[in-house]
Amino acid sequence: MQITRRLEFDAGHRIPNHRSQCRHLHGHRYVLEITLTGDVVRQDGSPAEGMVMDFSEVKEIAKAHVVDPWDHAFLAYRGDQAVVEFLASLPDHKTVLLDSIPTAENLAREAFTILAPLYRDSYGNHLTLERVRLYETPNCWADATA
Ligand SMILES: Nc1nc2c(c(=O)[nH]1)N=C([C@H](O)[C@H](O)COP(=O)(O)OP(=O)(O)OP(=O)(O)O)CN2
Ligand SMILES: [Zn+2]
Repeated sequence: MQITRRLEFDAGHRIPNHRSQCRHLHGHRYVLEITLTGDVVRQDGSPAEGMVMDFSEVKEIAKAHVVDPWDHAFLAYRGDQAVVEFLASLPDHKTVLLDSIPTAENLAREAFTILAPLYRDSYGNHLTLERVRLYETPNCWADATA
């Protein structure tokens, strides 16, 4: 069985080598979709009976480890020297430094890497993170899978 939980956050980024407007500092209302597969819990009286995983727990994990750290942050490529130096000059600025350029593809992969071990088998029901889909805009998204 497969389930999906959607969460949203706001963040800034830029794609330093982009040939058009995405090299400018700008932001998005990102949408993160977490898709899990697993067996439906059949244990009588369990709070998760009939579920792959309680949607609120799916949210709790993604919120704690991706959404809260990235929300209202500027997601910057560690190698984007000008921006990294500028952000460092702002007192207490919320900056997340990444090892890759913050494209939708790389952010989806980063979220998948963070989240996969946190969901794995957490209900003892073969729970697996199947896919992280990250929408950068309503029309553009990337899917990270195992
Ligand atoms: N493969 C990718 N291409 C682009 C990415 C990306 O992450 N992966 N990112 C961008 C820009 O950051 C930008 O967010 C996308 O802008 P745009 O193409 O303008 O998307 P819109 O949905 O706003 O486009 P509309 O034409 O207004 O629908 C660029 N490319
Ligand atoms: Zn963008």
